Amino acid sequence: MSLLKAEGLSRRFGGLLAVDNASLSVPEGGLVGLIGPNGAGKTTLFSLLSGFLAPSTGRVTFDGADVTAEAPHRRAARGMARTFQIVQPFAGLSVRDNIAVGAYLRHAGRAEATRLAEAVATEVGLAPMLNAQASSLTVAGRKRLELARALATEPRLLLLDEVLAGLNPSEVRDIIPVIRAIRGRGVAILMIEHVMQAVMNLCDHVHVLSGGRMIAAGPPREVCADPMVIEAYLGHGAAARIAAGGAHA
Ligand SMILES: Nc1ncnc2c1ncn2[C@@H]1O[C@H](COP(=O)(O)OP(=O)(O)OP(=O)(O)O)[C@@H](O)[C@H]1O
Repeated sequence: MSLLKAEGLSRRFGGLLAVDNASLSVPEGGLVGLIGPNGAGKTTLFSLLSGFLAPSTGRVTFDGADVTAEAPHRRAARGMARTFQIVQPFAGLSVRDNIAVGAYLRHAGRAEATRLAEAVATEVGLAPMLNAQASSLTVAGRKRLELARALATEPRLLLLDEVLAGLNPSEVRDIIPVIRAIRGRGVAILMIEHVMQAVMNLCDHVHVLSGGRMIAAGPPREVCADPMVIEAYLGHGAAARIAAGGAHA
């Protein structure tokens, strides 16, 4: 059964239909990618899935329950956690306390929340930084902290919004096994990602959004060879130019 299911989601901002009748599903324990050109509606779709925005039409179900009208904190309590593209840690707090904020969702006591925060820090490779102020972290460190804060809520589903953006190739290589290990212990993941190396390496299945609409879905290699997807990224006629071997595609 699907852990997360979105059916016919749309969201209008004034005259702009940012998400247009989009559907997708994430199976229990699956790792699914959501790709698409800039402005395609990916982050808006994430906000509809996680409850930060209400859809104009459509339905979201999580573990069989209709959560379309539920607030983000109620979805988090069910086991849905989301990271944000623009990372905003509590700059004046330590890494440990930043992660513990997520842990308080299920653990009222400070000692228990701190213990969980430390375990999560180890999982994402932040253990040596536990006492550091969040503001002192590098971009790569902040991305790991964002991941850790979401993981500390002990989710069944993680929605990752470009956790690899802004990282250099070696930082990307270092974090891919971390994401794979999270999935390996049964956490389902839906990830928005522009870094195709990561999508190819990690995802079982990929959905492609363009102009608010789902234009393709399937295994990563098939999707990336799909002429509709190539055109969405590179413009009209690109697929034909590439097929003809044109060097100027
Ligand atoms: N709150 C808002 N009010 C009005 N328009 C919005 C709002 N949020 C997003 N949009 C518009 O909706 C469209 C989709 O934006 P969105 O951020 O979801 O795309 P995206 O695929 O995540 O892009 P990127 O890859 O660049 O992050 C864009 O045209 C954007 O300008």
